[in-house]
Amino acid sequence: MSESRFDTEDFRIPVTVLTGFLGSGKTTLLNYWVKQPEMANCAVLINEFGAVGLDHHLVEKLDDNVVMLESGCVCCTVQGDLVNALRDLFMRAMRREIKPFQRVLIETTGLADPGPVLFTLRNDPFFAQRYRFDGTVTVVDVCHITRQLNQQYEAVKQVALADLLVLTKSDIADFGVLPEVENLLQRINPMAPRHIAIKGELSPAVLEQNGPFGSGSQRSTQEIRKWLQGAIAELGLASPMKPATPTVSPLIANAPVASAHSDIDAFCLRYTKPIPTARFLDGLRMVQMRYPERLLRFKAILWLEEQDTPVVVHGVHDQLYPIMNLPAWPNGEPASELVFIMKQTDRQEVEEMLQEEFFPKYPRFQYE
Ligand SMILES: Nc1nc2c(ncn2[C@@H]2O[C@H](COP(=O)(O)OP(=O)(O)OP(=O)(O)O)[C@@H](O)[C@H]2O)c(=O)[nH]1
Repeated sequence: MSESRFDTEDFRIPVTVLTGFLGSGKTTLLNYWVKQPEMANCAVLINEFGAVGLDHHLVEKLDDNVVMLESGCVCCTVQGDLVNALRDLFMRAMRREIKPFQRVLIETTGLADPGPVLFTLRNDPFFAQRYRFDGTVTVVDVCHITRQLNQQYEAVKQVALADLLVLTKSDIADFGVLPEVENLLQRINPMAPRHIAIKGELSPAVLEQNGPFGSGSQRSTQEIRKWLQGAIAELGLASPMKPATPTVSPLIANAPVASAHSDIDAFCLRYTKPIPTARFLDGLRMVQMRYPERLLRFKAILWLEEQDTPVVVHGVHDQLYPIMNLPAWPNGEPASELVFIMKQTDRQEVEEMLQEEFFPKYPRFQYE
């Protein structure tokens, strides 16, 4: 009896993990991808670090098929949520509550160690029957990756476990930086193909070349650890932080510790009256200047005095990106929400500094 197509083809839904350090350009790439015709039948799961998420307001087009995994990082606290969300999506599509989807993209937090996420995706029985892991895409910010690889172990892991590397922001990088970064990436992960995306523009066709079961996913845990240890020693990259309590390496752990990013804090400041633009810019510049290393990421939806529509602002370390306007308030009511992701920082200090700058109690001294 001849083998039928159904015996050989894998009809499970491919799941791609989109990772990359804070502010590297994951949402920008996702936004570009979901607008492409070949991605019309795609569901998206977004996980953000900390209790406050803004990204789901910034991903356009897909509505019902965008799921937000809140309160925590998918590699630490919300793995159960990830599987539940995938199960829920599947059941909702079966019940025709949402349109059927043929691919899933999971955008992890910028601090996620993809190791435990991949573990969950491969080992959950429900997942394994309906979905197949289709590789990890790691977004790399050319301007900041060298510093991130030196300081943050999460960044090293994200690059090392990638099946595909997408290099962003080469349009604003200094001359000579791109080849240096390419060289570094080649040494950490020589197997992953590299693609350049400017402001997210990269054909989603690269995903077809990525999966199924990309290069990284076929490597054994031991192989990856050995290779990573070699790269860390040779290139002087950031090594794992010493956890407060002894734990298994997240690469092989079934249930990784919730405190993996314990020196990093995400907090949101909310203002319900409009901020004068110049005051906002001064205040933010002050925070950026005071904490150039500790401020890992800043993003905000702003109610600015001079603007009729909400404004979106992004920052990575001391770099600030051009503002964008949103057509309407995501929650219906005008308010500013500023999200800071910082390392070893007193959030009250930042809050007081900004309060004083945005809404000073006393008018400033004016020179004649
Ligand atoms: N000039 C330039 N800016 C870019 C590029 N890619 C992304 N950006 C900008 O970088 C900023 C951060 O991009 P996001 O897509 O929000 O980054 P992210 O990785 O989703 O951030 P987190 O979710 O906080 O980790 C935004 O202002 C983007 O417009 C690029 O290739 N060139």
